[in-house]
Amino acid sequence: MTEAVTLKNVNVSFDGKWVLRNLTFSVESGEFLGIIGPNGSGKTTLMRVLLSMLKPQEGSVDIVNASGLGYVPQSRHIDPETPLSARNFVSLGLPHKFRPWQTRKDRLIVEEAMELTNSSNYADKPIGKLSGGQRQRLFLAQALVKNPQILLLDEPTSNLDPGAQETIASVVDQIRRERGITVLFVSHDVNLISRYADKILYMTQDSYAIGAVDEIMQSSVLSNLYGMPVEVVHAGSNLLVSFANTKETAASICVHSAAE
Ligand SMILES: Nc1ncnc2c1ncn2[C@@H]1O[C@H](COP(=O)(O)OP(=O)(O)OP(=O)(O)O)[C@@H](O)[C@H]1O
Repeated sequence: MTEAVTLKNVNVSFDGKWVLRNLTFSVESGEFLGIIGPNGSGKTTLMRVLLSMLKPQEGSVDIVNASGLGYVPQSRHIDPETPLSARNFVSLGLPHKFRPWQTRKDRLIVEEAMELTNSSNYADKPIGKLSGGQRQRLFLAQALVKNPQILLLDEPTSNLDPGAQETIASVVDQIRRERGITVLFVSHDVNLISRYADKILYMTQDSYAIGAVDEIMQSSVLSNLYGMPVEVVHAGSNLLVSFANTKETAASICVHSAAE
């Protein structure tokens, strides 16, 4: 296995406050890395570093074939009156952008990406009239037309219902297996991530841990990361994470996903 992404001692601070502190990890080619952590723990900052949108103050970032990065952002607001068709929206991801004189090959690439993401049946619909889940599949298709070797996804399932979340994650995993691409997938849903990820990078404001799902999703590891007692409970096939020292016990139990 070769390493597709390697970070060594990456440090990023904003206004004197460290957001990424001595972050060191690598992702092997073809691997699925799930990235989870509370709000403000630096997940999007890490994505921006990987996309070369942000230069760390210290440390090194090595990406094999950086031109082969594909990126799927968090769901964004799209004006309901946007007339652009789903197909043309996906075409915007082509390396030379959408042009009226697209070649037959371009059109085939777009059709293939839409088939892979199960979005062909609304290819001619205006993007403004589509649901959040339908749009997220188009963002994924738009990233795929670049034929990425590494796919970065920043909470691509936020605001989607559990069924739509599962669809996005399983399509990503299927494409990874078929094309052998490397996936870095940010999500707040540890159960969703656990079903697909080879490894988890769990980030908190002060620390991080990386390893296999079973190694990371342990009470001792999360307690260490959060600096307070945290209990990881197995409930059937799901994990529940309970922050023991909060005042309201019921509210402290955080179910990361609905049942499968
Ligand atoms: N350009 C910036 N200038 C100043 N502070 C920033 C900037 N970008 C991010 N931050 C701060 O860095 C911290 C990490 O932000 P980041 O968006 O990476 O977190 P996150 O883990 O993606 O959070 P969320 O789960 O809410 O999306 C936050 O405290 C944020 O306010």
